[in-house]
Amino acid sequence: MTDARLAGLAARLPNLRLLTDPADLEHYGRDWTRRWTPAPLAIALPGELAEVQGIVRWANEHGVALVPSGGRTGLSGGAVAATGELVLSLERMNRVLGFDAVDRTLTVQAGMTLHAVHEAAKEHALIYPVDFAARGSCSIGGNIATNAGGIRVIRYGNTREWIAGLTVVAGNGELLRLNRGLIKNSSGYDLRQLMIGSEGTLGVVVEATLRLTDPPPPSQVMLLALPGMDALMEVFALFRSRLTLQAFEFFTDAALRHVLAHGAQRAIDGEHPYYVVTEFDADEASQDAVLAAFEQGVERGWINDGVIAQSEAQAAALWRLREGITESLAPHKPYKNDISLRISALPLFLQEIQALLGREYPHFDVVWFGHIGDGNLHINVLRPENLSEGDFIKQCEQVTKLLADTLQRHGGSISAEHGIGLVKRAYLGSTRSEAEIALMRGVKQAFDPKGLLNPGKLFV
Ligand SMILES: O=C(O)CC[C@@H](O)C(=O)O
Ligand SMILES: [Zn+2]
Repeated sequence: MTDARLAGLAARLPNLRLLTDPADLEHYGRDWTRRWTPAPLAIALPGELAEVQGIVRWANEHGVALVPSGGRTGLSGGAVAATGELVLSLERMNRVLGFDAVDRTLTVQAGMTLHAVHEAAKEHALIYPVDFAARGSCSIGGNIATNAGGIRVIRYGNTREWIAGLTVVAGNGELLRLNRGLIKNSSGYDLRQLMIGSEGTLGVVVEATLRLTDPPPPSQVMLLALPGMDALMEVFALFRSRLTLQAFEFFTDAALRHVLAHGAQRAIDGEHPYYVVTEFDADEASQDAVLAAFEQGVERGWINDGVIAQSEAQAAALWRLREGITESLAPHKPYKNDISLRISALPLFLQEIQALLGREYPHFDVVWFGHIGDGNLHINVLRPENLSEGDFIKQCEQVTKLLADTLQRHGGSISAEHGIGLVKRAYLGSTRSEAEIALMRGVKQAFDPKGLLNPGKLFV
């Protein structure tokens, strides 16, 4: 260890695991964007809260920037360390700290994977309902840092709804225990909620108290094939009015092509422009309701075809068609958009945006999918092989400016659930006013006076 500052840190925290091997710097310095070349100073893997505090205090003394790090499955560069930062990985802090049957809360360390949280809740016959495809690798701390959404938001809301308390080390090394599991707490600013979605720029989340709930009733999973985008909104309204939806997700035939090429099985014959995977509460009434909704959709020309899963394995196969998309696109290093609109604003917005993207990306493979029931679209643009990565990103950024303007006119957001990070910081002003951004900077200054926590993320 040649860096004197690091030697000082190691001497101060003798049990702290510190990594400086090039392979480790590479591994911990990047997230799923893979756009930036990792170049962290070192990786710190604390095993306990006191070590996290010690690291943050040391960083303040030496002016070292820190990148709080979870599973690094983020898609906005929020956990990238490319300019000599110390990566503060919560990976080793991955234990359950307690379960309270009366409060129905689970207290965990931030490094637990979402999957491990699900399993821990299951042991008490309860669920932690936030869920998405990266569950096996993403950490609960990262979910909190981005206010992660996913495939059940339509039923359960975002991560924000499920956090009863947070233990955080602020940028100045201060330990904050926020909200302490209370349901009601009308005692001033809710700093817990401020921390959720702050992308590691205000504090390092070390522990979280999660609300749990009863498992949903048995459900059914259905795949629908649709003739077009207009039909998508109609079918959503139709199904929502007849069934209790747990999920309503869409993807295009382009997405299906990639996911099939990646090993998934086709479930509906023929080619159709759009598909929906929906999951809904299943009881006797829902059997009739779903058939009636389906028939009405077919009669009106909104639905081409459909299939209902008859077993858990079939349900999983249908979900794979939707959940496998990101992985199937990854080899193309797509340029990702994660946009949000009020559902009522979607039909007009979609018309405009389809025309815009058709005009601006005439030769690119553009893959649409996402959480249409939440007004959240993921538009992935794939890089043509003959275009360099730099030129490709430059072209996409030009289009993103136009997309951001359109979003602004329709009152939408440039990031629905992935966060701003490095990727979208140039467009923050299309979603947040100057006054809001000035206040956000003031908040950052209050929590992290020296600007050491995830500098360069969120703000330009
Ligand atoms: O890859 C993407 O653009 C979206 C990833 C994730 O948010 C999803 O909904 O599958
Ligand atoms: Zn998503």
